[in-house]
Amino acid sequence: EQQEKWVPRAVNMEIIGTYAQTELGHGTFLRGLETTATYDPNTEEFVLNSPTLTAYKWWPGGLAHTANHCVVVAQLHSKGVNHGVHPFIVQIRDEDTHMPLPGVKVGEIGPKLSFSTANNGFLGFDNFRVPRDSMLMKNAQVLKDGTYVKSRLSKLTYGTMVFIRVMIVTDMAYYLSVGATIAIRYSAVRHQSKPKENEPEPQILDYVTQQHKLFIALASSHAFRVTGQWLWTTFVRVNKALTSGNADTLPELHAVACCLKAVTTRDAASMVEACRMSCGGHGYMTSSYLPILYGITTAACTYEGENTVLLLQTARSLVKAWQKGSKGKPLSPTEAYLMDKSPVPKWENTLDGIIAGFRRVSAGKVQDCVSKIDKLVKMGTSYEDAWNQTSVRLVAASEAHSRAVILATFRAEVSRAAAALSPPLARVLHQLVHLYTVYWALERVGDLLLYTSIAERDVQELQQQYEDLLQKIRPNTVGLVDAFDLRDEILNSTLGAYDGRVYERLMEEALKSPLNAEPVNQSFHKYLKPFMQGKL
Ligand SMILES: CCCCCCCC/C=C\CCCCCC(=O)SCCNC(=O)CCNC(=O)[C@H](O)C(C)(C)COP(=O)(O)OP(=O)(O)OC[C@H]1O[C@@H](n2cnc3c(N)ncnc32)[C@H](O)[C@@H]1OP(=O)(O)O
Ligand SMILES: Cc1cc2nc3c(=O)[nH]c(=O)nc-3n(C[C@H](O)[C@H](O)[C@H](O)COP(=O)(O)OP(=O)(O)OC[C@H]3O[C@@H](n4cnc5c(N)ncnc54)[C@H](O)[C@@H]3O)c2cc1C
Repeated sequence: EQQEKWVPRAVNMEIIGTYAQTELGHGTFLRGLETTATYDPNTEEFVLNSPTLTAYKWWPGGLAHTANHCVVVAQLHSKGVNHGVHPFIVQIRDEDTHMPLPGVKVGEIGPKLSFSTANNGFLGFDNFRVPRDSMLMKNAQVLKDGTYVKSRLSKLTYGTMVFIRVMIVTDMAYYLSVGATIAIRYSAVRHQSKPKENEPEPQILDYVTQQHKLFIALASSHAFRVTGQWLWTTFVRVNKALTSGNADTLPELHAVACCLKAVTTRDAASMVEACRMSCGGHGYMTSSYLPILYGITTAACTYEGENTVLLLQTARSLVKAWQKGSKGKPLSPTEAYLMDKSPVPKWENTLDGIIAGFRRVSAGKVQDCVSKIDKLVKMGTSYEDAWNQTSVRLVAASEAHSRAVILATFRAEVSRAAAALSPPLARVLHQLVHLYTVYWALERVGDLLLYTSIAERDVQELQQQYEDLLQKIRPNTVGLVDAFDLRDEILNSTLGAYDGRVYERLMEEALKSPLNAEPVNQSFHKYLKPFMQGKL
């Protein structure tokens, strides 16, 4: 019924909405949100209030001057009892005049690192009344007399966030394809230095260090696209089960969505930054689009769940799985490897060997965390303090778990798809899987030395494998980014345009600057000249 009322109007854009959950005082700790929705059975309305400055909603995208409705997450009070945070759909502006409604204080939060078009806003309520059916009642309900009907699973309220986290993984694949396209195309056009006096300046793409900076971004885009597809399929399956009342698989989805969102956003932000830096000064130009792209990707490390907080959510699941598995109980498919108690096998420098190695690292780290927590608790430390003192290791265990999931998924999905591909295309995709896997083995070699039987000669061989792969991938690099098929209008980059006219585009963009409208800018007459004449 509520969906019939709101969804059609939202689809045809009569309703422009946003998700107003975060407040000035709380973004992570949702149970600490201060906005209140108090039920008045006499009028069958909720009264929304922002009791403090820190209760003001702060950050919601589009809230400042665009949205006329929003989903407000507030502490629901009825019959004198606080039932915790619940979502409400609330009109905040007049649909004709767009004026804020009486009792609503709304505005712009000010300049940010990037996302300048996101119109993030603040929102406060002063005894603002909304009808009872404003409470989104799919999970919990408040009856006309104020009786609260509990949801069968309180965490279903948090479902929106799981959905967005799942989507963000695929988003990161896209952003990395943009960064890789810009930086690799530029690296094919840019010539610099003279390593060989009797030869012309080479393309910077031929420097192996440049390949090391860029090819991982290209490979990660494919790894995250494939993992994002797997995660979406998992989300659809879990959501279908939830619809029929079965929430058994939700905890696993929450845990894997948290760590994949955290790891893919962190990797995307750092690899886009590497793309920017690999383009030298021109990568620092706004017209290259790389600084804007960095601003967009680094924001994702914060929004939809701050990365550390999410990695700790996954760690919470891994520790619980370890404790469950140690009692012989079955574990979820993504966490089942934690109970592999077989002896550490002889190391193999193969994809399967490396994937197995990362699973050993993750299981080893989780076991170390459980042991440390148990030891601290036995010494009289509270569980919460023991958790906090172990949290650096818990985050590392989560990251290792996430990497094992990505490596295994990337390899399995490309192997599955390869059968339907032409041999040359299959070969190139396998090279990207190989590069991605060996790159991370070398990045985390310390962990592999701690938890597997990898030896020095294996590491040397992996380094050589990696350098050989850079050489093999080089001839196909421009073709691989062209295959992302990103139009110039989408790339929006002087460095990444398909025609490679970098220098002409840089100059064309520069000449558009208002500061170039006249040869002597007014600042000379207002400031420089008086200063030079000692008059300032
Ligand atoms: C349509 C395409 C979209 C694509 C997106 C592209 C992006 C476009 C550009 C910009 C958009 C920007 C959007 C950004 C919007 C936002 O940022 S909205 C606000 C996001 N905010 C958060 O994510 C808040 C993060 N905090 C939390 O989730 C929770 O506070 C917490 C989980 C960290 C802690 O909550 P608490 O109640 O204290 O839980 P715990 O005690 O830790 O755990 C309790 C149990 O509940 C389970 N659980 C927690 N969360 C969930 C969940 N989401 N789903 C399922 N289960 C959950 C948790 O595992 C615990 O279970 P156990 O007790 O069994 O261990
Ligand atoms: C670009 C952008 C768009 C956004 N859009 C929206 C939106 O549309 N709607 C919306 O509701 N919100 C939105 N947000 C807000 C966003 O969801 C929050 O900023 C995010 O959830 C983090 O919360 P916080 O800012 O309170 O950070 P905090 O939680 O205060 O984090 C600060 C530090 O504290 C640490 N920390 C916090 N809790 C713990 C813990 N339990 N254990 C260990 N460390 C901890 C964090 O790791 C972090 O290092 C947006 C934010 C950004 C940047």
